[in-house]
Amino acid sequence: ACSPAAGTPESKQDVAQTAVANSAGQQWSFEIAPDPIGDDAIAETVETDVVVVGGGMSGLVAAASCAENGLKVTLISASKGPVSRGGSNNGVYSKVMEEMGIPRMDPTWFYRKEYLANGGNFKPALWYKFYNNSEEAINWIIDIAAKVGIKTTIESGPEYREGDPMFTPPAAHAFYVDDSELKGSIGNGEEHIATEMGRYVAEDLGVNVRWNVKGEQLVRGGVANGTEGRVDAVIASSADGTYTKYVGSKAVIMATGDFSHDKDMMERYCPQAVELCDFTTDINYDQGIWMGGLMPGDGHKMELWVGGAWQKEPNNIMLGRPNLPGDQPYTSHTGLMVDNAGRRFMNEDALGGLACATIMHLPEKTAYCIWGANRAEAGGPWGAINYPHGEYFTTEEVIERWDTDADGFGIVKAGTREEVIAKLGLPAATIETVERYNEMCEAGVDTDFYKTADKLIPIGEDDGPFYGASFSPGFLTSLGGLRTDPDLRVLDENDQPIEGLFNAGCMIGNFYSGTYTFAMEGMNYGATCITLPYVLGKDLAAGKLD
Ligand SMILES: Cc1cc2nc3c(=O)[nH]c(=O)nc-3n(C[C@H](O)[C@H](O)[C@H](O)COP(=O)(O)OP(=O)(O)OC[C@H]3O[C@@H](n4cnc5c(N)ncnc54)[C@H](O)[C@@H]3O)c2cc1C
Repeated sequence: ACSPAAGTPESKQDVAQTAVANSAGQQWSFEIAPDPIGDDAIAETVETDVVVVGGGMSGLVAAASCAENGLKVTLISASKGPVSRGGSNNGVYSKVMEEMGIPRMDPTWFYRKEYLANGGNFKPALWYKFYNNSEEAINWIIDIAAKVGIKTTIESGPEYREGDPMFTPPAAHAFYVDDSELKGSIGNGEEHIATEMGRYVAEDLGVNVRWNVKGEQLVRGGVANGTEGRVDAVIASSADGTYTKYVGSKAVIMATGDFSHDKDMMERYCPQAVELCDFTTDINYDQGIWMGGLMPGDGHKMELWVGGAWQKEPNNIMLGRPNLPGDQPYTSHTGLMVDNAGRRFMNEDALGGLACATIMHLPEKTAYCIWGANRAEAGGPWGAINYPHGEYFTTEEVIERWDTDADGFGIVKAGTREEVIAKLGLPAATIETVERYNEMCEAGVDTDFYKTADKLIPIGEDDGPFYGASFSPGFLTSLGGLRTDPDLRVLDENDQPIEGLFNAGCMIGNFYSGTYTFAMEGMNYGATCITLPYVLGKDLAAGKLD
């Protein structure tokens, strides 16, 4: 690996500019194409209409949609089997939402608000393609699941009121098998559907699925790492070291996940999150639920080597943290938070991903939360993380969970506020911040950060017992990559499509920028992994993209 390579004046200049093309000016090691794998090294050639590279949800959906619509498909993946994480899949409307009486997501107000959140740095046509096809796509996968007994529900949301800029419409579809999963773990059920999709494509649809096969180089214009003409194959290595050329005469669909396990790529495109990732561990192509870096960006690199251009806008990062028991799903801790000097630093009433981004600016990237038992009663209703929509914790359950976690699971508990402050390792003067906060709660106006009035719950000396916890952001994934048009074609530096080459999943470029807001829970799985590859398969089969 390298940092910005040789450090020549030329390289500095290039690095300072936005990612320019794959040209002689490349300065990062990941931009430099390796020696092409020659035809003499190829042991086998497999011919199909479509080759899908990557066996996460986006690759599986792309393969299924192409095959259902009559195309001959091969799927190769470096993983040993289907890969999945989390479990929230956004669908703007579905048969499950209808059954649960949940309204269709409003595309006008809501999407305009999200447009503002992205600062306009994305391609709205990708979003509206998602909106307009989401219901069909999510119903399609709900039916695939239902045939083998996998059930679908809608997750609980953060309960912001409609009209609040943080409002999150309930639309995160969660798959589960056993009803016992409904209390506390439905949001982690992606494995159910990923495993079934792996079985479905191979057994029911006859997709040629090859696990433990790693894509190495794309073939463009008949040559590995060529930079002219059509992409029609990928050369991949097997565990025994042999190379196979997988020809996709209609399309090569790249679905290799993110690039957060490549330090150079993170420094180049997500510098704000580098310190949250661990680059010392080996690359794990089977990585499941884990915070700290996932895939090494193989697909992005292969696309750069054949002349693809990186998106112009900053890459989006998905940040999160384990919710404190009883706090709203996907939100920050909405009570009092202070920095390591005991100072308040933000309006705590924010979506979790956004609060994490703010906390990244603190000296230790850690916030400290302080609250009293009175918050259980005054702070509700408590939408429950990983519970179905409409289910709430009772006041007693909230306190029970705080107490359980105070028993060695990260929460501290004490009879006085001063003891909690000491247990959190904060300066004793933090009590002054607590008192000032109480005064503003009393007045009903937060004149420091203007937090929503109903979140101003005092921490008076009689409001105990008292609790405290630290809150540090965790890194989930990088999003985006090579420029991508609304038909998922990868673009070159002149914004022209590279014929035959498509993106799926979190490597789709131009879909987001900045920080993942979580205002559309499960947006990535719902949009880039399910809806858009589902449409791509149909469009390829219909000949719309020839
Ligand atoms: C803890 C956690 C929870 C999350 N929860 C959610 C959630 O609830 N909802 C949501 O929308 N998102 C969630 N995410 C983000 C989630 O990881 C992505 O949305 C999702 O994984 C993207 O799917 P994908 O198919 O694009 O990539 P991946 O799931 O990463 O799949 C990539 C596939 O490509 C394979 N591959 C990689 N390189 C090669 C190569 N060279 N050749 C062949 N195959 C290769 C990999 O082995 C893997 O099979 C979560 C992330 C984390 C870390």
